[in-house]
Amino acid sequence: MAYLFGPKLHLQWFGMVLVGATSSSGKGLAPNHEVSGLDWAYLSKGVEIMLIRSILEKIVYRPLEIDATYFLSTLHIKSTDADYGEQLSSVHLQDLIGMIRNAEKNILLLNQARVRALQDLEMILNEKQALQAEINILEMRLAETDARIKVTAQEKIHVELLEGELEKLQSELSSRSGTGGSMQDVHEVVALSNNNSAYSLNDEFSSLRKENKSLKDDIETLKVKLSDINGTDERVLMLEKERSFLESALKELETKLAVSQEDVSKLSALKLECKNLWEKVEHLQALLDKATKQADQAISVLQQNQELRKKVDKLEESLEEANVYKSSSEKLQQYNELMQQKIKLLEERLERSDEDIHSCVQLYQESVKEFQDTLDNLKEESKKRALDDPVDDMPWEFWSRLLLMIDGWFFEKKISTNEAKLLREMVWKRDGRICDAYMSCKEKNEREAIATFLRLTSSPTRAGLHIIHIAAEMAPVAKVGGLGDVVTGLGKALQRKGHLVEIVLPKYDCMQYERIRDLRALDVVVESYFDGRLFKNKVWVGIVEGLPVYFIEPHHPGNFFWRGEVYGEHDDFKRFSFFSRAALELLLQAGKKPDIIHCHDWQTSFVAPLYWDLYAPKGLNSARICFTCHNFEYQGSAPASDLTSCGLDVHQLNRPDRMQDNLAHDRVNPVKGAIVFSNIVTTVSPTYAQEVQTAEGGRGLHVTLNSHSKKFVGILNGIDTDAWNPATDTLLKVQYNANDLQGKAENKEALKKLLRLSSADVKQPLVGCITRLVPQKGVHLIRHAIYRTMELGGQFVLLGSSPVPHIQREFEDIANHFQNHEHARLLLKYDEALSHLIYAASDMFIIPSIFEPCGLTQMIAMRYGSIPIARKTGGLNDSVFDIDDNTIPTQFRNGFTFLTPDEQGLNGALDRALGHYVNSQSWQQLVQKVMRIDLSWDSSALQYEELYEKSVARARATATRN
Ligand SMILES: Nc1ncnc2c1ncn2[C@@H]1O[C@H](COP(=O)(O)OP(=O)(O)O)[C@@H](O)[C@H]1O
Repeated sequence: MAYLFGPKLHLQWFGMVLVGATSSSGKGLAPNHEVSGLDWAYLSKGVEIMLIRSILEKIVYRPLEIDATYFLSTLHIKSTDADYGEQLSSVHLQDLIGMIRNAEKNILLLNQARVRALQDLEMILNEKQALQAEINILEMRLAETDARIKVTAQEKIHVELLEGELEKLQSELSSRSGTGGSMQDVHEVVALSNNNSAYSLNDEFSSLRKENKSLKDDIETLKVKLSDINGTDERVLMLEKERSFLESALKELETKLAVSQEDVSKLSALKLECKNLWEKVEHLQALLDKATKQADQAISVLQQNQELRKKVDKLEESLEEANVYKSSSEKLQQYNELMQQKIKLLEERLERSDEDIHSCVQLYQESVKEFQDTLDNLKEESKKRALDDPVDDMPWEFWSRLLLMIDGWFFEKKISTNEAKLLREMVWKRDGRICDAYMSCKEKNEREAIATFLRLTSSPTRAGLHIIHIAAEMAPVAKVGGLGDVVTGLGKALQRKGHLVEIVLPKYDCMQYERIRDLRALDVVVESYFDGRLFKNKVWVGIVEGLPVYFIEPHHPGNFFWRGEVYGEHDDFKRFSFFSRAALELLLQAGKKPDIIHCHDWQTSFVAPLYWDLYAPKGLNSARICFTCHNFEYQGSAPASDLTSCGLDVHQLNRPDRMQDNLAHDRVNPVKGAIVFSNIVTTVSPTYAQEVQTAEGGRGLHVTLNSHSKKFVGILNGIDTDAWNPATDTLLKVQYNANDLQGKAENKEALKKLLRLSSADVKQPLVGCITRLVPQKGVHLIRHAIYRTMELGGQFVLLGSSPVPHIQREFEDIANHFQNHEHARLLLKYDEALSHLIYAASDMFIIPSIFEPCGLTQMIAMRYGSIPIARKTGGLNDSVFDIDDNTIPTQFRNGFTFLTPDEQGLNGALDRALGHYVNSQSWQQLVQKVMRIDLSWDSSALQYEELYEKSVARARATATRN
């Protein structure tokens, strides 16, 4: 029966646990032991219980033991010497790491066990259903047979009656004996026919009886089975209970794991702090000992002094007595003189000891003061450290170089004594801001560098800004494209610079909830206006990548963010204008006073007009508005009347100098609205900022951008170098870095194997491409690149998907064509994990965009040592510089570029790249060089910071003037 097969398939796996779990009693089963059907039900249950026990023993009790050790060791560290504390800390660290590994393994085991238990459960239920159906059929047949038995019984009675009658007739006939041979014949015929029908009925009757009996037997067997199944029901119930118990244990473990991970990172910082504190405590102890000794001395001198005073008193008494006898005796006079001398001597000693006491007391007081000062300093230092952690991960050579640089500027009279002093102090403290300043000045000349450094001295204790991003995307929880990466990357970089950064997002149903930490709903409802009435919004909070995030869940019948998609819905204008207003309402009702509200793309561009028209007058008036357009192709324009829903005044706003679309006057353009109503407008690269101010690139907004050009600037995005780091990337087969490229080759091999590409030639170049397949990305050039690469002897891997049906179809055809090809593979899907492996495995990366606001893929590719082949447009033009371009300083050259967006243009770059690849030594040097380029958010974040600060300063200056 099917029931037996499922559990038997797991026997091998369970068997392993069985052996471990039962070996102590000597009754262990070999992994492949065959179990009969009936035994199995009991056996598998026993196995499951043992399995659960063994897992729980491993995962639930072990961490508790370790926690106790940790607790003891922490106590010990506090009460014994520093070395011992350090030793225990490192033991504890190892314990924690071991514990985390154990917990992770156990979680995996638990999940596997849970999945299997669920599969068994499902199979049992199916079997139960099938059996129930069989029982039903048999019961029906039983009822039928019963009915037939009844009919047969009636027929039998009828036959008996007939037999009775026959007997009667026979006796009548015999009584009429001799009445003629013909009657006798008739009688025999009738008797014969009656006998025949009786026999046949009897046969049928007995066969029915047999059938009836066998059916009854069947029913009995089925009943037994049913009772088995009832037993199984109980087992199912028990299993479900165990499952829920396991789930709660798993949850508990997961929270413990998270806490442990935090502990591990805190521990190393704590260890260092603990060591410093011990040194200071020792110093304090020495001071205290010294002070105590001095106090003891002072007390003993005081006692001596008191004794002396008593002696003096006695002598004075004797002197008085002697004076009485002075006149009477010469001897007494001499004695008196002697006594006088003694008194003088004693008084001198008394004076000296008074001085001693005084100096001892003074010393004691000084020691106490020194002790107090050190204690205060310590407190102050620890307070400061809590606010402004020093940068610990830079080598000492870095700080020394900085000190020498500052000294150089001072000696050359480029900075004043005081400025040099302040900068040196920052270096001593390993202040993060001076480190950031240095990083941002790498590319600058000395004059600019000095100016950047001096800005630090003019506001050495400046407080950070309060910045709130309102956005439709945030990586990794709700990422569609580059916008999500920017919100997280910029947010994290600004947070590192000491600013308070918060994010407001819609609460989508399709978010990666497992990447949000501590998600919880607040016990509050924020009501916001839409379409003439108020709607409630549930507010959730959680932490994403270390950033605090507010998630808004509207209670609107339109289920705005419950669509399984972030964008692409027919009512996007409604959905996001609703969200923009609800986000501002949240800030108002939470009483927040941000310095900057930063909104992104058309979806949250409504924030700018809503802020100045409705929310600044309501009291949310501390902020400057920054708007970043990540792609001017998407402007969200809509019929003007749609604007009224979110409460904006369409008559005021549908004007050429405000929100009216430049190309259709009956429509409003949210991006234009944000350009007009924001204090700072940015886009994602300097070249793209120039392009969109031209008629060709501006998509109707170049006029507006030109008239607001003073507040418009292009800042090149960075990438999250923690998330994109080949040295730590766990999604790779092998991690690697610029100094050790062996891992890169191993990832290439692994990808080829995974995609069934030929591995015959290790020197064959692999070209990668990861992209949304939309016209902007130059899809016809991507298609051409696939064929051209193979013509030139290379291999090609494409990972991409398209929201445009005809492009998706076209690429599906190409994918099918190459599905078994040994040199090309097309994967038409979104796959974050696979993207990491492709970046690592590829030698070159192609980005032939028609236009590209910034582009992240070329930067990620460089970080993974894949050389970009890119069209010179937008952000690609600001980040990829041709190897063969002599107008560019050699140190900046990092890839292959082309200008004309056609096949010849692309060939020019692709052919050169494959040509260079042949020289493996110079190619390796190029790979190492691009991997070392700083692509982090640090310098871009610094530019945003400067923009924010200038804008805030201007606002404050205006406010004080008024
Ligand atoms: N099919 C895909 N699978 C996985 N990641 C993808 C895919 N397509 C694009 N990406 C990722 O999306 C981001 C694209 O950012 P960007 O280059 O700015 O282009 P976009 O115009 O799509 O924002 C990169 O992080 C890239 O790795």
